[in-house]
Amino acid sequence: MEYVILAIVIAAVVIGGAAGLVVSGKRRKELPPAPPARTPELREPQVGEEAAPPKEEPRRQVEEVALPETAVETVPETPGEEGVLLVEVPEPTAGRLTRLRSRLARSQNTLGKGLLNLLSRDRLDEDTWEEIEELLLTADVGVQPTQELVEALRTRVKVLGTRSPDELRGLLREELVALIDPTLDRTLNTAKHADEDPARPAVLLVVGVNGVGKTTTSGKLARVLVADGRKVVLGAADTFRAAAADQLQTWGERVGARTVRGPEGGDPASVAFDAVKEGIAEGADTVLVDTAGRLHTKTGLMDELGKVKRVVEKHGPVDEVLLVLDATTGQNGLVQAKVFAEVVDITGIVLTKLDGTAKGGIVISVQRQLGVPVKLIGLGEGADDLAPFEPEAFVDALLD
Ligand SMILES: Nc1nc2c(ncn2[C@@H]2O[C@H](COP(=O)(O)OP(=O)(O)OP(=O)(O)O)[C@@H](O)[C@H]2O)c(=O)[nH]1
Repeated sequence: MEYVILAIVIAAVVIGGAAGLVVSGKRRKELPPAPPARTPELREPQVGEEAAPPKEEPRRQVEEVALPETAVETVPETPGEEGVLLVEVPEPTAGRLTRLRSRLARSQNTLGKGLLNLLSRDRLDEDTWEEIEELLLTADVGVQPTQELVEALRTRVKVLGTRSPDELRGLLREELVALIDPTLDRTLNTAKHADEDPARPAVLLVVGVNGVGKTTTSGKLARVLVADGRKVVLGAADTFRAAAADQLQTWGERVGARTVRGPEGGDPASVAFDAVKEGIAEGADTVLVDTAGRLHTKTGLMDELGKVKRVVEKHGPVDEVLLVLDATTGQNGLVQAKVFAEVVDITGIVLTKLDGTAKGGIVISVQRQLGVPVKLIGLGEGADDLAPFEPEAFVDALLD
């Protein structure tokens, strides 16, 4: 009897196993083929590595890795001309502000529209004038220019009597343009000193605190100059942060401008000097020097920037010292700007990130406080989002 029970149990196990094999075989057929099994590589931990065993992570095939955006924009090598890498042709600078006008209009809408709305009220009483004042102050126009503007508007509105929307718009446009001062010389001195022997490129120093957009601006400016037919050499004098030099070099490579750089932590003044030397040797039109703006102490800054300028001037005078300011930092930015202006003679201001703030009035206050014109404005992170500053086009965008 025991033998009979044992035989039944064995038979049941055999039948069950066979059935299971058939089912799993079917299931396997329905699934996509399994990836080849990967055995984790056994290796000794190296110095500096965590003691934990390496984690098994899915690795991407090379075809799955997205290439950086720049690679898409770069003109490919010409077939048949191996080793010749063509570079990008940046957009011409003429009319850039008009192209970027919608960005300005979007970000500065509250100021322009707000002013027009308030001025169109039936009765312009004290409260309304106060609201106008507040609006201007909120947009960082600054106390003194705000008072001047309100005064001018009050007088002209009174003389005007009844006001049509077109008249108001025209009046406001005139007053805002006057406040920004269209008579200031906003020319960027970038032309080679061809009369000297040897001909010497124009030298531009780009200064400002970290993160305001100095390196980006230097790169964009190189594109502006190349688009205008200039031969450019870049100097990566921000030796404090190696990534800044890499970033600058990438900008340069995209438009075919050579970047002179030094060792990380090296002397910024010597990099700047070498960049100008290279510029002279290459017959470049313009040398753009990106500096580090560590604002630890005024003395430290003065030592570093002052030295860069002095050393570069062994080749000849610097043509422009451009102070880059982040428009989104408002009054704080102005305080920093003043420190820089005390250290080096600023010849022009580049106001970046105007696309990201409604405080466009900073254009007016920064010019007033430093007595230096805004020459360029940054309106986005795109390669061609830097435009020469034009007061009329700027005000038109405010009032759009
Ligand atoms: N939206 C916007 N972003 C900008 C503009 N200009 C620069 N940026 C961004 O600001 C950030 C800082 O720019 P950087 O050029 O690295 O700043 P930096 O002053 O050189 O900083 P350090 O190299 O650390 O000294 C980057 O993410 C830029 O893309 C602009 O006009 N608009």
